[in-house]
Amino acid sequence: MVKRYNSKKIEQLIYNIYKGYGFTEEESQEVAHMLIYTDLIGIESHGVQRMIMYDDFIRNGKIRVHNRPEVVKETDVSAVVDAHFGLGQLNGIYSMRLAIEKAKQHGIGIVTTRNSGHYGIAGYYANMAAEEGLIGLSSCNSRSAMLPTHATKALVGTNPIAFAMPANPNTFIFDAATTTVPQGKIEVYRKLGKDMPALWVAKDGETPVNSHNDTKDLDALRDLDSNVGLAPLGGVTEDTGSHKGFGLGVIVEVFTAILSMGNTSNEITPDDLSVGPCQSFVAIDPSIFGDKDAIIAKFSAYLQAIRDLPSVSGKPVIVAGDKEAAAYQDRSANGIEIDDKTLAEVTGIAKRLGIDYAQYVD
Ligand SMILES: NC(=O)c1ccc[n+]([C@@H]2O[C@H](COP(=O)([O-])OP(=O)(O)OC[C@H]3O[C@@H](n4cnc5c(N)ncnc54)[C@H](O)[C@@H]3O)[C@@H](O)[C@H]2O)c1
Ligand SMILES: O=C(O)C[C@H](O)C(=O)O
Repeated sequence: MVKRYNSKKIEQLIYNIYKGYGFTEEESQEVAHMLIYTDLIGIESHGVQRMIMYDDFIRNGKIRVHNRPEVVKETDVSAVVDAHFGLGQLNGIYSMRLAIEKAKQHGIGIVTTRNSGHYGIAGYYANMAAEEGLIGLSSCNSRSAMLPTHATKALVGTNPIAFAMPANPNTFIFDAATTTVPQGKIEVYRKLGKDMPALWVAKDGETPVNSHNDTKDLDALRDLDSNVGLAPLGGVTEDTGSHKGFGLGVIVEVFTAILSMGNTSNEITPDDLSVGPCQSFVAIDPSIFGDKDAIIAKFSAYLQAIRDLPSVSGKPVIVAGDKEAAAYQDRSANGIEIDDKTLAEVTGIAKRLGIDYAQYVD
């Protein structure tokens, strides 16, 4: 069952939990803001729902509460950051701030970060640049989950690509996994007991796994030696374009793991504490190309022309970022959606940390 909860109260609860782990007040505020923003824009797979995963990582030492990111190589327009297995969200905020600073001074900044932790939604970091009037890009790799075209075993992560650019009335934010869905969405479907569309998960290359009751098959997603994996964007066969999502996923590895000389997706196993995901952060000042306001006005007019297209289904034609802007308005006013299993996980963490959680979830 899914219920709505006051986002401000849940944000306070998250803040208390991260303070309880040992993060500073400022860090706890940043993480709480990042996670609640994810739920406010309607991405239930990667906000509060993921707190149990971070809790496991913090408890088993995969995320190291007291480690901080360090710049290990730098030019005017680029940097390599070693995150030393600190919290992914804090590393992401740090690295994007660095990219933004470089873009403001030199027109462009690109930062690649190794030995990080899972950083949640890529779009949060891309949007940080857009909020400063810049174009932002962010991607990350993750544990292997994607079946390369014709392969029976997964060896590429769900590797999202996020792009944000200021526009009116909404910032254009495209943020998507390079698999048909991310693992987090499957976790949500399993929590809700919902069957999935047939082409999200496959075993032996092409056999669909779509029932939430196929527990063994879905659990095998976490096992690199299994023959179960996620379809790349484009589906599981070359005919439908699987090679395109596969190619995009490998490009993400270049900007994240290869340039930073960190771990590629095939090396990231949840149980190995000495490996971590890699991320990339790009900020570009449109002014290096011309009049920034005119560029944004031209882009906004183009997006509006797309929205104005007639639709066959009766559903409005929208552009990336519109759905999230609408969700933000709705959830800020009416509360974020949390399923009962996730709520139990979060209140369980709070209880263990000695936090009086009842006042936040009434
Ligand atoms: N940290 C990690 O390792 C990791 C890995 C994979 C995914 N993720 C995150 O998971 C989140 C969810 O990913 P997803 O693949 O489920 O994304 P999604 O399918 O929810 O959305 C993808 C994008 O499509 C746009 N969109 C949605 N409907 C549209 C429509 N009708 N017309 C035009 N545009 C539309 C959205 O605005 C969004 O930008 C992302 O934020 C991603 O960064 C994280
Ligand atoms: O779950 C992961 O390891 C990566 C990502 O968050 C996903 O949902 O696919």
